[in-house]
Amino acid sequence: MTGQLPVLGAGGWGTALAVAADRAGPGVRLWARRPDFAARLREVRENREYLPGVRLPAGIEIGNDLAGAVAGADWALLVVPSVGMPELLGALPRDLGVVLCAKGLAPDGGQLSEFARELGFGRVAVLSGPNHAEEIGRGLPAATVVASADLDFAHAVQRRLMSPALRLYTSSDVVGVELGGVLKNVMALAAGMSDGLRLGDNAKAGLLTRGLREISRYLQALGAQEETVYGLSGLGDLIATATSPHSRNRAAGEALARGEEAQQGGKVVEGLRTAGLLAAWASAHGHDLPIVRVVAQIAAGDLTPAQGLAELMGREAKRE
Ligand SMILES: NC(=O)c1ccc[n+]([C@@H]2O[C@H](COP(=O)([O-])OP(=O)(O)OC[C@H]3O[C@@H](n4cnc5c(N)ncnc54)[C@H](O)[C@@H]3O)[C@@H](O)[C@H]2O)c1
Ligand SMILES: O=P(O)(O)OC[C@H](O)CO
Repeated sequence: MTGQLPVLGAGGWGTALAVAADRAGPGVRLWARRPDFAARLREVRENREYLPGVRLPAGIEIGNDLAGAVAGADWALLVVPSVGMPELLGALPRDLGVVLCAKGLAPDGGQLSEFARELGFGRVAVLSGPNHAEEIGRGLPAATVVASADLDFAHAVQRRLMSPALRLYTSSDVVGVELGGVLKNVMALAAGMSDGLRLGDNAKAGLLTRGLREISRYLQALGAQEETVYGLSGLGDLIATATSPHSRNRAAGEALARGEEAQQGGKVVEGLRTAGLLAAWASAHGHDLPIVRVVAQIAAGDLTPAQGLAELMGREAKRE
């Protein structure tokens, strides 16, 4: 890639990816939606709201002019929450390669990568894996996957972002990589609820194992490969998010179980939005996702976590 790499979105993940990209090579532009926020980032060289404690190296250009951020670039990392993705995509030139880094869904419950294609983007990739911004920002070692139907594009992303601290794998399984990250957020909410209800280690292990089976069945029904389900963006991310103190989704589930607000300050908790969209989309397309359905009902306030547990435990007897 010649020229600068635009990183569009300056939340925790966008900031961490900008720092990781700068570690891999010079030439990063970080775009923040709000002008005052961009100005503050430029001034203090730290994202105190979303990624405190990580210094933004002087080489990273920071601004809030979107057209300027992508001018001359071949492709960009899009790192706003899924709810902001349609607006951001709509404002970008269609010949720009887009790497979607959100773990969420389009407004209709479908894949964001499909949404981007329908808007006319020709080069679309997704990036997903067990990647907490707090650790990647600090340069702790991590691995992730970039998937695209256009493998040349995936390889270009891999080459640009690989560093001694971040290992990228490529894949052509966009469905598997994209939706693995989406579903794990819902499972992380469920795991957090299990923690919040103090159900113990057996319950959480059982929940995550059945959750992985639910992810596997659904993804493979949509055409994903089994190896992707058990790869970094599937099982890998499920492990990271369901056990980590950094996970917002897990923490939100725990808060819900304690009868507290699920939302963690101003930070996005994708699973809360995803659960309802996914449950509706899956059932409209004839798929039964029991854990997702129950989490969606809890997130909507239609069930308490204890009622959700009773519903899952009371399902009909079956073989594993
Ligand atoms: N935080 C992580 O460790 C991590 C890791 C991998 C993937 N992700 C995914 O990355 C995406 C972004 O998460 P994050 O952690 O950076 O979120 P965040 O809560 O840290 O920050 C969200 C950022 O998006 C901005 N924003 C909010 N609504 C917007 C909109 N409508 N349009 C444009 N910008 C908007 C906010 O101002 C803020 O800068 C999510 O889909 C998340 O699942 C996060
Ligand atoms: O903090 P979470 O739960 O939103 O998860 C962040 C990343 O997706 C982990 O890979």
